[in-house]
Amino acid sequence: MSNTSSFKLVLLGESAVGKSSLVLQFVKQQFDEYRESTIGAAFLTQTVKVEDGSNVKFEIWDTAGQERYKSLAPMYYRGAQCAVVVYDITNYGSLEKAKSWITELQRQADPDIIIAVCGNKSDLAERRAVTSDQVQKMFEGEEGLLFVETSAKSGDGVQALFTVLAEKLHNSPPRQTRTGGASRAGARNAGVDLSKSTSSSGQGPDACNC
Ligand SMILES: Nc1nc2c(ncn2[C@@H]2O[C@H](COP(=O)(O)OP(=O)(O)OP(=O)(O)O)[C@@H](O)[C@H]2O)c(=O)[nH]1
Repeated sequence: MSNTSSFKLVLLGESAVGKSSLVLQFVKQQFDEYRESTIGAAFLTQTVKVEDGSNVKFEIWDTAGQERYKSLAPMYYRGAQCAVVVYDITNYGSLEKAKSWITELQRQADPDIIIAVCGNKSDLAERRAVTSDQVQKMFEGEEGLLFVETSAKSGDGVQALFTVLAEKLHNSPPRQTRTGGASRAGARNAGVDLSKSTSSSGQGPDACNC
């Protein structure tokens, strides 16, 4: 039987950058042109196999990007081992918002959190408003961030993003969390009590809109 480890992942970013769409593409390989904005946050899980044959289970909190939900975010990134901060390549303001989320994570989240900066909607290249030079400049001097571009619509880069994160998480050493939980198992179970959540792998991002 193959070994499975679970990791808490949080998605953050301005409203309408495509966070829920990325999750839908990752979990169900589907895309929906007319997605409703997330209320509060949605929870779902997905498992991927890493190179040595082990399973990495993502416990994903897809947060709502609308400003009125901003104060809820710490509840979702607390205890997270991994964050995907999303911007929309057709909207420069969404990159600035991504930068402010990263600053907040660096100050308030687990110090060892793995952060990916994800430029979504790469299929809309003709409307591109964010270049890789601008991204580089925005995050100059920041260490350890992963940079990717994805299209939740075509699927480009989506599985690759989560696979890279799974490998990184799987290979990261056990550590202390900011909240004091020792070891990877402790960190895994820190924060929200996931056993009380209603969704499971493959149920889709609307499974728990809480
Ligand atoms: N062309 C294109 N449209 C996308 C892509 N990803 C998302 N969209 C569209 O962008 C809109 C917003 O997507 P959502 O996934 O709801 O965005 P969100 O970031 O979860 O928004 P909030 O729930 O408000 O935080 C929807 O109409 C999607 O169909 C993409 O990669 N390409």
